[in-house]
Amino acid sequence: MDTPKLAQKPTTITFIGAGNMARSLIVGLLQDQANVVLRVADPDEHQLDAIRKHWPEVTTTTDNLEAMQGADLVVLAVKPQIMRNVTENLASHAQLSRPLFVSIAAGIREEALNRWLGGNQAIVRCMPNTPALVQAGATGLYANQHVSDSQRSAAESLLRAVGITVWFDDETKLDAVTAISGSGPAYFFLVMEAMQAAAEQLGLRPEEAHLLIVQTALGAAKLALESDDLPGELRQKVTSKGGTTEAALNVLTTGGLHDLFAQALQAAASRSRELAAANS
Ligand SMILES: NC(=O)C1=CN([C@@H]2O[C@H](COP(=O)(O)OP(=O)(O)OC[C@H]3O[C@@H](n4cnc5c(N)ncnc54)[C@H](O)[C@@H]3O)[C@@H](O)[C@H]2O)C=CC1
Ligand SMILES: O=C(O)[C@@H]1CCC=N1
Repeated sequence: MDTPKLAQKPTTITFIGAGNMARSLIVGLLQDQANVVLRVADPDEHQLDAIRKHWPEVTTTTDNLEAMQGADLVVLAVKPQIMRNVTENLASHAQLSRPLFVSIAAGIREEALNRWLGGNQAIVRCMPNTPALVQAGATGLYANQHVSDSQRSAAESLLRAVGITVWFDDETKLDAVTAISGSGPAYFFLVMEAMQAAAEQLGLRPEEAHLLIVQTALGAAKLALESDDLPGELRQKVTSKGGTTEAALNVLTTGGLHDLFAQALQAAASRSRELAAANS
């Protein structure tokens, strides 16, 4: 006779803040059928109503400390400007219960979070992006020295529920991650907007242009992800000698596209460093 397996204790995850990013993580965890108990705290009842409506199994409260009682993992999902106030109010409880904190806030260093939480806290800092809303996110993560292997796995499972993850040993790399994948969806959306305007000038109806552009972006990303070829090789395969693609690419490269991207990403990374300095 088989010995019955002991059911593993579920991980209790508390979200501080019930906004867009928190909701995308909740969707991912529930779709993954992860062995978790979920709680959410937010002072805004409208935000909590949205959670109650879609996911009645998630416990909701306006009291951050109440939500944190007994939690294994606390996701800090509030805006960076209020993070200090929120974490300082959690500090006395954090010192007793010592959960893993996972911060998704842009531009707030682990050192500042740890100090505001009273010190010696296990903290994973990460930079997700908005495609997490459709479980196609990309997240860079960094763990401080207080994070155990099992806590690292718990943070990994949380973010893997909404996309791919890449760990970094050096926290300063998260400034580059912010510039590339954190802000990155906006660059692709800007290209889509520019293509939309150009397509309409060429005589396509808005809805026709939108469908063709969005599907082309999806197809290009899927091909780049699944093919053994690098993007440069895939580009060459589209580009016939003396053809239409070459005509377009000549305009973009002589217009300085590579240089513009280098400057843009430098500006984003440098802004990320400035925000971290201002929030320390
Ligand atoms: N939007 C983006 O592209 C990305 C955002 N992030 C980070 O994710 C974090 C959350 O962003 P969003 O979800 O977009 O913001 P959001 O504005 O949708 O959600 C923030 C939530 O915090 C709640 N809140 C306010 N005061 C609170 C308090 N004292 N205690 C608990 N909750 C409180 C608000 O009511 C709101 O529901 C930010 O720190 C942001 O930097 C990270 C990567 C990408
Ligand atoms: O624009 C910002 O500052 C945040 C960080 C990455 C995406 N949004």
